Amino acid sequence: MTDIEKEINQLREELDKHNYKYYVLNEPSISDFEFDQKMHRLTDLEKQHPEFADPNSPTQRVGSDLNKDFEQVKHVYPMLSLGNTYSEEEIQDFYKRVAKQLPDEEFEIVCELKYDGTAIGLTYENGLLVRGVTRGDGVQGDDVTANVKTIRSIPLKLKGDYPASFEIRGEIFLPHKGFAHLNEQREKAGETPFANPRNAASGSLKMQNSALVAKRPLDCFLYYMLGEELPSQFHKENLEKASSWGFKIPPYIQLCTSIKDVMDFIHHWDEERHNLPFDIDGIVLKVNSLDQQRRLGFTAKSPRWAISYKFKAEQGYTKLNEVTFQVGRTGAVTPVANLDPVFLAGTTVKRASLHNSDIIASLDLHLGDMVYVEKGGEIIPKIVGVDEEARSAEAAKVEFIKNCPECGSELIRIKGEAAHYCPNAATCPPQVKGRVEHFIARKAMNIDGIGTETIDLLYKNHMINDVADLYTLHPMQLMTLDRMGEKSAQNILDGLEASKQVNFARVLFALGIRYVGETVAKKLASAFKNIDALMKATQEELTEVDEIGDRIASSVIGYFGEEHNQTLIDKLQKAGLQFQLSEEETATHSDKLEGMSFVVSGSFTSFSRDELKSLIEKNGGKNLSGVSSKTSYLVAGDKIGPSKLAKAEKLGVKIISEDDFKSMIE
Ligand SMILES: NC(=O)c1ccc[n+]([C@@H]2O[C@H](COP(=O)([O-])OP(=O)(O)OC[C@H]3O[C@@H](n4cnc5c(N)ncnc54)[C@H](O)[C@@H]3O)[C@@H](O)[C@H]2O)c1
Ligand SMILES: [Zn+2]
Repeated sequence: MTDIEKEINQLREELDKHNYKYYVLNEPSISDFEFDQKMHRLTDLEKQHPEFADPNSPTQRVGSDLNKDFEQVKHVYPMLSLGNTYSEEEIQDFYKRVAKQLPDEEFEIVCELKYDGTAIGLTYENGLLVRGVTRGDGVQGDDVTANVKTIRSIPLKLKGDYPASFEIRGEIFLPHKGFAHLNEQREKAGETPFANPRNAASGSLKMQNSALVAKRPLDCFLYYMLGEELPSQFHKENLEKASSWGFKIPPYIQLCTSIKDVMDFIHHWDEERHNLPFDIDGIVLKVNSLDQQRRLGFTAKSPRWAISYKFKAEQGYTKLNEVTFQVGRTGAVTPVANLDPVFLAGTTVKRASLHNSDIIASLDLHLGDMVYVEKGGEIIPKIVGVDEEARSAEAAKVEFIKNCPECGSELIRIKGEAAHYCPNAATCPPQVKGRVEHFIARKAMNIDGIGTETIDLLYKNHMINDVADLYTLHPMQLMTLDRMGEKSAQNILDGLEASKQVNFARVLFALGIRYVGETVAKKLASAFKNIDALMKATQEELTEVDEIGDRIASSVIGYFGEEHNQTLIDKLQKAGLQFQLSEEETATHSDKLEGMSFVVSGSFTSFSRDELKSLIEKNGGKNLSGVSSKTSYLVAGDKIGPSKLAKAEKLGVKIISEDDFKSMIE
């Protein structure tokens, strides 16, 4: 493989991962700017090397928010992304391109704000809201109608002269005030606050319980209408009409007839955006005439008649006072910069994350430095630069600590990793408490009634030293704790009792083995079926499981190799937790595909790719990520990756269709 091909593959993989974190988990780990730069780089490379083109590349597809918990609906009109740029020059290029493609014609550009939330398509029949669907993968989206109906600014019934059938698209978002209130409540309840209003809005829209969605102060601006019988052939007029039927159409729209008007609009809002009661991340330009829009058409991913100009994250300039070190649940030590308060993008910033010692070294940080901070996708902003000229001669270099600030153990660094760890997993207080917090969390054992404060008290009073101790708690013991009444104590005990029914996969996740998240835990549970088999598994057996690489495998082996973990599992087993698949879980399993391995590529009509993969596992087969001589079958869907196809042909791997596959498991 050439270096170029390697870089392309790596970028594709990285971008796929970030899309998933952003759209499905609502937990981005890099800033939009960094994401967009990677996307830009990949687009350039693919342009220069058309031989590596792939219709599945993230440059060719809309980042997908599809979620298994919802029913999927095909869009009548594909729901695409927008081309974006951070450069004013490219906005001028866009304007010139449109002018060139519409020779001797006048055209108007509608400038709008780019609301930072999550896209929604609403279908109305005879004046009634019948469906609300997310963008999904652009072709089909998640049906979130029940949740959409709880948003007050979305009309359920229209008034006036609306067409019999049409779709209107817009952005569901959370205004600042609602966001602040929501996070306040979450923090009080001991839940993790949302990183930003966008994540909060898209997370809220994907909740399973509409009654809870109704409590989130979501709002919705509509920005585009589609249908066979629209009131006007101009985009802006359609929005004005929609407003008269009862839709919330934002007032920040301007018709522009010159590039100067467009630029003025951009400059105005680059300043003014800080006074808005909600987040925007840029400006959208759209050609006003629908006829011209049709003639300009679309690329695979976005319309040629629109573009977005994105604002760069705002930078703050302030003084670094101190660096403190926090120890997390896995023992990872995170350095945190304590700053002079600085106002940045709507909030006062006092702390910034420094991630690890490499970052401190690459910034060459000194105490008292004047630094530049920026907010990315995360709550905690980061230091992006240092003003070296402002440094005093006697300023001391920031040194990473050698010993754990909580227990004094000497820190270690695992080869190939950036983080420092405190190795004292067994008794380092934040690690012990952190593991209990993780264990009881909703997605893990889901034990009600215990919060961070209770864990603190239990630990301080020597009632728990590990998660298994939770199951030995007595009501009388609990009631000796501060502010713990009989009812709350009983509540905790009931929660613990109920957790004994939690399935094996979640128990595995709850153990908090490094790198074993929810998905990995599910894969391990269904591959090994019980804890004994998993504890005996070798590196090789582990990495044979789909999506389990060496890093995860070593972590699992390391975990079960520790004597105190073996004792812990033993205690938890005796307490009655589920350490094997239930009969019901095994009953849905067959061994029809025993000993066979599959690579799945492309898209399918009867199921999503994930569903297909899970069917393979349930029937005893194995999923592989790439085609190799070990692959038994390549299940080929629509738009299959050409490189996978070519490789399968070369190696003589059997290529089967969706229907062939179905008949194998019948
Ligand atoms: N940080 C990360 O890890 C990460 C990962 C994936 C995507 N992203 C960010 O998301 C962007 C891609 O997301 P995208 O494909 O949704 O594109 P986009 O957000 O850049 O633009 C398309 C979206 O803009 C929204 N929009 C808001 N106001 C609008 C208006 N007035 N008219 C039309 N549309 C409007 C719509 O929801 C539409 O779906 C990337 O550029 C990146 O910045 C970040
Ligand atoms: Zn420690």
